[in-house]
Amino acid sequence: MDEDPFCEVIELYSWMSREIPLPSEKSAEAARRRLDRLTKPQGSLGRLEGLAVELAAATGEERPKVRPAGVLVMAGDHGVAAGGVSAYPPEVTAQMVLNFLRGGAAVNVLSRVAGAAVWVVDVGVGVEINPAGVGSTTGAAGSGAVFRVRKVRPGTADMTRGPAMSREEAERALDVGWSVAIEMIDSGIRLLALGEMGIGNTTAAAAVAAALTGWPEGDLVGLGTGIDPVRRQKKLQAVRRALAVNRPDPSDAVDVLSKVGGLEIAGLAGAALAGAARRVPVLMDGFIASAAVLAAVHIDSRALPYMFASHRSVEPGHGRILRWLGREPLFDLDLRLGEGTGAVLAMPMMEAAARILDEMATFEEAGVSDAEA
Ligand SMILES: O=C(O)c1ccc[n+]([C@@H]2O[C@H](COP(=O)([O-])O)[C@@H](O)[C@H]2O)c1
Ligand SMILES: Cc1cc2nc[nH]c2cc1C
Repeated sequence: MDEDPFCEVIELYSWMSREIPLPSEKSAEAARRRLDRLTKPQGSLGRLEGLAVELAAATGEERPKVRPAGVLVMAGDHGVAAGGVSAYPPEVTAQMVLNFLRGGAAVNVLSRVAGAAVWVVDVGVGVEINPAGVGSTTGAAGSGAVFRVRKVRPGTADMTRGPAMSREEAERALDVGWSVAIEMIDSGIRLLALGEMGIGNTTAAAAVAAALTGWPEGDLVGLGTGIDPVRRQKKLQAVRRALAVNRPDPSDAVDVLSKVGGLEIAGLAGAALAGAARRVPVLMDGFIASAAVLAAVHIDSRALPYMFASHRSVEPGHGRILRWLGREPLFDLDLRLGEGTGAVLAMPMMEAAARILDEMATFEEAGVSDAEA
């Protein structure tokens, strides 16, 4: 039978038909009331108390649980990297993925410290990755990582000459992030950290943030992996050219991601939406992961209350994005690594906020005298 030429099959991905609930004001209020009955002067745990209330609102639980925790590291390559915008060559992306699988990268070490599982996804690395010979990849603390190959395409095209990818490819990358995040959550993960690996991706993240917000490119282009001022000028020109050539539509975040984004950036946007849809708190890492969250909340602003900032990276655009999101970072350690390292470092603080609500005694229980009226 001939195919009907007028019957186009349009694939609908789960992230497109997502439902994101409102945060629970009831749980937030119950958490506030409980915090005020715990054995400490009112408000004395400072921002940890606000964090505990936000976790209660996000999870819908008066005593939220944020364990087990996992970090999702999405990896992809960038056509623009051929233009000399990074301090390192593009092959480092694939080499670092193998390092993640062997358990030798910073994110592996910090995840062992935090007791978090590492999940690595090849959503767009330029070459095929052969994990044979890297040993155990189970993801449990102490070993390497869980690995998923969900390559949408082997790296983006050079965005200074045309779109980084097609709209359909961006949608598929969003789907990869969404579905792996759902797999993590179905396996029990209750705190989802977002990390990435992709030589050239600070150029793409700067272009995405500039396109969505209209902020001057010069405020968003930093030194990435450690470029000199001459290379930074080249990088700035690359961002400006990419925006001029592609004219991404600021009211359409998928258009922005496809034209000047990256496969791992789109993937992380999908993962952020999945966390929100499942009421699992999402921990942002540095500049790139936060640019992905910026895109996610442009796709669906209901996701915002589920997004948590870990640290403020050295990249100048990061603080701007966090301010736009209304998210105060928990710390600033001058990190500029990515991989999810800052987000993983913040996990014990998230757990501390949650466990204060769960484990501290009340004045009544401990027989401690409360403040005088
Ligand atoms: O997270 C950050 O803020 C951050 C800042 C600078 C660099 N990075 C990492 O470095 C890579 C991108 O840097 P570049 O110079 O190649 O664009 C990529 O793999 C990121 O994970 C990450
Ligand atoms: C070695 C190296 C490790 C990284 N991890 C995240 N981005 C990175 C960039 C480089 C160059």
